[in-house]
Amino acid sequence: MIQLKDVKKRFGRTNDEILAVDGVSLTIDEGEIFGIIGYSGAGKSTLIRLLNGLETPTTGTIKIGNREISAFTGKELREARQKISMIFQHFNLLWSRTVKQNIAFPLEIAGVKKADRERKVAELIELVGLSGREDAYPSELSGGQKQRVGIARALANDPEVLLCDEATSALDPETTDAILDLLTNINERLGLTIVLITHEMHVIRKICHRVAVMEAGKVVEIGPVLDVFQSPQAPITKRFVSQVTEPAGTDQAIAHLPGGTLIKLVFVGEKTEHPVLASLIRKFDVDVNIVQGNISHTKGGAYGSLILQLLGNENDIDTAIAYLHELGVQTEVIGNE
Ligand SMILES: Nc1ncnc2c1ncn2[C@@H]1O[C@H](COP(=O)(O)OP(=O)(O)OP(=O)(O)O)[C@@H](O)[C@H]1O
Repeated sequence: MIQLKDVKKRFGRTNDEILAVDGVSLTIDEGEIFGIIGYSGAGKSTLIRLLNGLETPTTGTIKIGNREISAFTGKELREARQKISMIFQHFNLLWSRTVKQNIAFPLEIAGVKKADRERKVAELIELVGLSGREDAYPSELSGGQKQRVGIARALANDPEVLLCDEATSALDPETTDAILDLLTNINERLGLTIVLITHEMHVIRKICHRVAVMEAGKVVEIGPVLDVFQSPQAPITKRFVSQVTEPAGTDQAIAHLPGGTLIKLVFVGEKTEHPVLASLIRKFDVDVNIVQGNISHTKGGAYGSLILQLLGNENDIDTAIAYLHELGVQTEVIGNE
């Protein structure tokens, strides 16, 4: 378990201070994939660097397992850091070393014997799907393959925690998904705790159990991913959720609709399968136009949203909306003319 208590990190001098992390308290469970999302400058990188002891908090404490990493220095810190690995946006591979030699590097530093090193490297190459590329150099690999090397290297010392710093931000969408699948697979097979930072809600949706949203150094929202999708509270969280749930151009599409009442329905879990729309049309004297529909799958279940235009008299529309509430479908009126 990772526990942060009122962690603050201040940079700069008295007159020119930046509070990069401003009073963050949170707990990350063992075996969890925990995502931290925020725009540039929100404090994500600083927070992740605090987790692996690259920065020390100005105030507050950070515990990983029962070790208070924020109080460690020197040898104690170096040892603790062997159990906290990291992968990076730009991979940080050694260009003059082959795939095999890159993965072996942390084992060499830890003083592992050659025969054990070779066995471990072979196992890791298989785990990350790089069999056949052992002797290639990083310059001969695709972006996705480079990140697979990064992941194998990060796992070499059997870490307790894997930190991912925008690990898929330099990759195309298909490769991103393949790397996210690999991280999920590793989390499930090894029970490894994964903490990732990103500015992409797609990454959070696809693999995280829980998410914390950061803005100006603070965690403004935290919870299971499905809950956050279903009812985002902070304005910034709403913007992130709409990255996934509302295709580009939705606002313009809505703006150009003449008349009627616009409603947004949110379905969670099995209700996505419920034939709500059919019964709405059957039961009420309203015309229903589908403006936009979308289903997103999270680790906690499916989340669907549907924007509808209802045309008819006010009374019928109100009764139809009341019926949706009765069915337990989250319904919000987003426009009325
Ligand atoms: N070593 C440092 N010295 C001074 N200011 C810093 C330092 N590191 C970060 N900052 C400042 O702290 C704030 C948070 O930066 P941080 O890099 O943690 O944000 P971020 O959310 O990771 O953004 P990005 O994705 O752009 O890296 C920024 O205002 C940044 O300029």
